[in-house]
Amino acid sequence: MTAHVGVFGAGSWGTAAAMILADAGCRVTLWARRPELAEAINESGTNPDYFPEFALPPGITATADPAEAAKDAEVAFLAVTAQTLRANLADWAPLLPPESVLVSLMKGVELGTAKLMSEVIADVADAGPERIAVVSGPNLAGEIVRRQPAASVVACKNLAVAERLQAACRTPYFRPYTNTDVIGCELGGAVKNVIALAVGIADGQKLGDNTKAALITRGLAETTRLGQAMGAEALTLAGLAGMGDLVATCSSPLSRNHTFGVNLGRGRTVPETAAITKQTAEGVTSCESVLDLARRHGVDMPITETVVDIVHGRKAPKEAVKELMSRTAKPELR
Ligand SMILES: NC(=O)C1=CN([C@@H]2O[C@H](COP(=O)(O)OP(=O)(O)OC[C@H]3O[C@@H](n4cnc5c(N)ncnc54)[C@H](O)[C@@H]3O)[C@@H](O)[C@H]2O)C=CC1
Ligand SMILES: O=C(CO)COP(=O)(O)O
Repeated sequence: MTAHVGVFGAGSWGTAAAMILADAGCRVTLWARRPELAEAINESGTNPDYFPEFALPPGITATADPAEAAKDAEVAFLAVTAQTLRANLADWAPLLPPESVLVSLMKGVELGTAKLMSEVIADVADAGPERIAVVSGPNLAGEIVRRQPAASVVACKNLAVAERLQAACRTPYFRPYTNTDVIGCELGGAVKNVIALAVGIADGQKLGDNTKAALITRGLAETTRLGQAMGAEALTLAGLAGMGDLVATCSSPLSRNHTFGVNLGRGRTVPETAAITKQTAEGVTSCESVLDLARRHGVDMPITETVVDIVHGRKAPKEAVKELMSRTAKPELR
């Protein structure tokens, strides 16, 4: 496939995704918000702000002009931060060809509306489900740019479109599977960031691997409850976009959500941690919208609720652990 693909967002994941797509044979135009970054990418053949030590493959051209990235793009990969998608896409959508497919790489839920990124895309770009897709899975950008083997999920309600995208981003080190369960894939990606914060908070208190395993497993249980209430398949959440991403994010020192949580667990506040880490940790913002979503669907998500309370300074990490442990006894499966 030698499609023209526009990648919108030249941060960590946008850059790594551009690399995958170019390695898979696509012609890629990478949109960067700052003209000086687009220029530096074109001049140096690297992304000096995010991955200065990795040469980008030929086939990637950077631009700060969204019209250039959108021109004749069969596919647009969207890789900005979740809360900025709506405003950005309102500018980009009119520039894209009417038949182009819009792919979300983001793992967040919109504040206020509690909408998933695919729903924001549907709202703003007025696109039908056959034009909206999601790529989600255990894909830490820092490993992808090293071309370390990874698997992922390409989800679209239209299987033929998912298969076309699968072919567009398949490389010897990146193995995408198809799925038609868009909601399940997106939810897996968004909620695992919240659970990774919880695991980080526990790790910051040196609570041990039993605690970590409990949080990951019960985190998956609450993600699955919400997913099923929203019409997702439980098996999607047991797959790469659910369990797979949870394992990677909750155990990797490369995870920004996990690292953010470690800092909170050590007693730092959110502003203190944000000042140190200076990186996007989607779970910090999206935990509140995930909880909002859970309440709208009448689903109990105790770990998410606890993370929201800690992030908003309403609960200290130590007290939160005690509270989680003293919840009423329950059957494991329900
Ligand atoms: N980094 C990773 O390993 C992965 C990240 N993701 C998801 O990808 C999304 C993007 O994250 P990263 O690239 O990692 O973050 P990043 O912090 O590395 O980059 C964020 C990008 O968004 C842009 N941006 C921020 N605010 C903006 C605004 N108001 N208007 C336009 N552009 C804006 C930045 O300029 C930058 O290009 C997140 O939802 C994240 O959860 C998903 C899989 C892997
Ligand atoms: O989504 C990711 C890996 O799949 C990246 O996780 P962080 O945003 O926590 O770094």
